[in-house]
Amino acid sequence: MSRAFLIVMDGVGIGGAPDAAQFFNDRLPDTGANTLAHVARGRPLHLPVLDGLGLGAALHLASGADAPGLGALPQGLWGAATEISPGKDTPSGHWEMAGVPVPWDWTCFPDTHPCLPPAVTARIRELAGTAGILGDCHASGTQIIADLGADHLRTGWPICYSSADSVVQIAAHEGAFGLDRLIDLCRDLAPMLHAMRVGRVIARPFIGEAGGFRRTANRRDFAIAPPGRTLLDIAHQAGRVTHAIGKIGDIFSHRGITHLHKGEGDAALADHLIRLGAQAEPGSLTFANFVEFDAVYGHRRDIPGFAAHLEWFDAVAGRFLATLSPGDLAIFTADHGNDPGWPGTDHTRERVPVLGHGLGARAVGQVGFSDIGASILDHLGLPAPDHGASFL
Ligand SMILES: O=P(O)(O)O[C@H]1O[C@H](CO)[C@@H](O)[C@H]1O
Ligand SMILES: [Mn+2]
Ligand SMILES: [Mn+2]
Repeated sequence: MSRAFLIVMDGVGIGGAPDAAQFFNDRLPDTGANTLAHVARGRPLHLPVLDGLGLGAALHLASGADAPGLGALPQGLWGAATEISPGKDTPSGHWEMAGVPVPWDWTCFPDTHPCLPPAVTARIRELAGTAGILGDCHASGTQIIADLGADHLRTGWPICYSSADSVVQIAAHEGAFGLDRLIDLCRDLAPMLHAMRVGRVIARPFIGEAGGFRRTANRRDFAIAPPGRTLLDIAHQAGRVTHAIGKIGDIFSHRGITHLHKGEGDAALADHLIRLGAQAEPGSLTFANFVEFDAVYGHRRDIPGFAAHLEWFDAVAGRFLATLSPGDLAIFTADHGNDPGWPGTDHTRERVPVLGHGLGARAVGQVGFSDIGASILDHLGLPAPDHGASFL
């Protein structure tokens, strides 16, 4: 029985979103944002596996852009996907590709100081047992711990911040504040925020001392549950084994997942993917998220780092594809853009690549995010989702 692998390169957009003008970074519209094209502007990219499937062709299709080093004749299934959900964040992108476009407008917080409603700050103070909170603004997570980490150690107050996404993030020192206490705080705060249609409460633990604070891998996301049947739900309910690699579990509120495979960083996740390429059960679905493009390079606006990570991932993709059997389908895609050449530190509204291995050379053109999940289910011989149409 054939297997399917859906692999998300988090934040690897290819420009061209028709509604980019409605999304913002530093109050500037995302019109013209193009993660892949702007990463390639730094230096030519060497991505023989992904470009061999059709990455350069997908970039051109999505946005009309060409990138130095890319543009081989596609040997795989290739196209570009456009999102309709009214959010450029991780849950919106993943849910929609899994067959559940977001049916509501997310609640986001204004880029003001304070940015959180008084009822939310009161609840955080109550749960944390502190007289106040720090931050209460939009921020980059690494910058705000550098700015407020020493105040946090002095006062014991949690550092609370948001972004252009529908998130409340709470940073606290693992030792001084306590990791379990931070995670309990975020878990207990989440129901109030979910009721307000805020997508996630994220615990952002850090360690170290003033001048050298560092975030750890103990981040935890408490996300609102997807409002419909996802690809994972459908496969799981049909009795198929589903493997979730990386933060897929958190993104889908741990629904429809047989086995969760986590690790510290993309290298550990790559080991899981390559092992599952060889070992995943007949008829199974493996859904993976590689977060470092986004968290380590995109949000930090690190173009050389992003380029190097793409090249590292391309080699991983080659090793992974070599483990697959005839009849397997692997699709590489992304959930949104995160253009490191763009102002601000937030995600960018972009189209994403759709690159498939296992069905030969095939142009699928412009598709919707939901068509990705519909195609995976079609390949697995499972019922169609409520949204999307198979492009197979
Ligand atoms: O700057 P850091 O803390 O990495 O936060 C980023 O990560 C959040 C969740 O992916 C985004 O909303 C953005 O704010
Ligand atoms: Mn993401
Ligand atoms: Mn992100």
